[in-house]
Amino acid sequence: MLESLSSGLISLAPYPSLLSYTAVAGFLFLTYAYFVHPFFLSELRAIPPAHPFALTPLWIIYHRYSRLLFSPTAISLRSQALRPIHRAHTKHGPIIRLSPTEISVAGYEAVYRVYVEKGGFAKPDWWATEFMTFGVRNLVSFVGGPGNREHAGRRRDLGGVYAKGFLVNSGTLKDIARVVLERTVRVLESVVDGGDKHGKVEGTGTGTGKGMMDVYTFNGAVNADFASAYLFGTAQSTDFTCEKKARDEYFRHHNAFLNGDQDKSQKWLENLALEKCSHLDVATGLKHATDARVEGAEDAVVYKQLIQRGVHNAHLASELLDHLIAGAEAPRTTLTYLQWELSKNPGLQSRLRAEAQTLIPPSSPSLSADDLRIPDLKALDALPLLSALLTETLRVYTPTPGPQHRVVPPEGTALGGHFVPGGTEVSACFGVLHMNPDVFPEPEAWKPERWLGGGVPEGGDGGTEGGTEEMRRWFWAFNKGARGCVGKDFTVIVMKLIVATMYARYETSVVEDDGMEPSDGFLAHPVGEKLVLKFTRVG
Ligand code: HEM
Repeated sequence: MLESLSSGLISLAPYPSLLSYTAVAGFLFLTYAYFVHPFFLSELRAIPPAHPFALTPLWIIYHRYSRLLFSPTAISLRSQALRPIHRAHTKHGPIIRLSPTEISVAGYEAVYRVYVEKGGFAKPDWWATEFMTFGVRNLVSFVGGPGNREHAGRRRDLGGVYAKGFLVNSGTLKDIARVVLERTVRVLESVVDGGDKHGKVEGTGTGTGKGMMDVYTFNGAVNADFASAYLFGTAQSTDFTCEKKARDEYFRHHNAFLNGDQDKSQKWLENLALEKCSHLDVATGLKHATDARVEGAEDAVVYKQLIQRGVHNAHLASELLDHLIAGAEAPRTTLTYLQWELSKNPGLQSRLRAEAQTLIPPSSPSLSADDLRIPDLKALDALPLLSALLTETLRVYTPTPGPQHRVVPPEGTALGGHFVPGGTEVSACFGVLHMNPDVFPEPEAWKPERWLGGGVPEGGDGGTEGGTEEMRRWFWAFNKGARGCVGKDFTVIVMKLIVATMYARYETSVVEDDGMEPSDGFLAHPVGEKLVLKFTRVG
């Protein structure tokens, strides 16, 4: 017995020393990785960490992914950690370390260098992972920086179709507005009357009661109709404003795709884009018609432009699909917050109504949706209060408020007074820039009047008009430079058309606004995904 015990101890003897070697090696590694390197050797060592744990990858991983622990299937587009990053900038200044290999900047010169100067820094692969469709890259998911010829080429391929001058002068957008706003007013009239007196309207979304409607859903529908008409032409456009079943199906897949469903919902959306392109290929004679009912492609502005430039098949469908999704998503959020603020502020609503009615006649029993007048787009775009309302909403409720990821070029760069080595991940949070109290006093307050007065710059800056030059420099809702939003002028005019038409004819008040706090997603939206307003006709 004793013999066997002693032989057992002898056979265990090497393990304690192996374990202690491993423990010592682990301790030394951790000391080096998380103490010696970040404090004494890292080229980023002079940049304050957002938190002591930001000297390790743990802090940012925790903030980005802890939500997944509680709802693993709900989201793959990670959390943005906007609030912790904002708090860290407030405490530690305009440049902070988020992890040993990632920094965040919030000073104007650094942000300008990252996104604008010499075409801005390259995008990391994250963009391709999240936004590629059909297995090919589109404008938003081309990674690479100023040297990325594919990206520059695609921007050139789009020609001037999204330029403000073309949008306000060509007449196509105005024709599309006639179709989409006629439907919009038809639905609103039926909501106000408490029933569908126009026959064709399938439903308005919530069915909560006379005059009541969920505007979050409705805004998505109207904006998708505008975008799809401009991309694919009115014959191939969606009619989500009126067709509730089709709208619900589309947005089920749209929302799932943006939550990271790159399987079933992505396929569904890809099929939708392919089907529309196929119809247009037949209509334009690129393919032989098998369906005698195929209609023309005269007003398919973006499709035709890209085809003329030799963008075909998956590349074409991927680009158009991305614009459709973008055209529905961010404006649905922006308009919902704008309508929410207006609904809580009847005085401001009256001032907007007076301004909008200089271009759009009010509603009256004798004035139906058929008598709709589409305002001159240049005059609409110049309405000062409307511009201020929209800009302030985009500032406070920035639809893409979190980190916009980039990579420092191989030679490294100077940011915020520090040398930052090549390969470091760098980002700014536009939602943090918009909360700078030196530029926007009481930054969290929604105060559209801050944009009234001041010069109106030629062509605007980043979609902004009014305000001081400093305010316009700090307005980043659409990003700026080579990777700035290509649909900026389109979406601003469309949103102005919708708001002016709505408030020239109706008054709104809040019925149900639970869950209006913005989500912490790449595309932030009200967490409740719903806002019920009551619409009343004005004389
Ligand atoms: C309220 C509405 C919108 C907001 C706030 C918005 C915001 C943005 C932002 C911040 C970016 C830059 C992302 C980055 O840093 O790379 C961007 C890029 C882009 N946006 Fe928008 N967007 C809006 C509407 C639209 C619409 C209607 C379209 C449809 C054409 C669109 C198409 C794009 C595209 C294609 C890009 C990529 C541009 C490039 O990398 O060259 N966006 N948008």
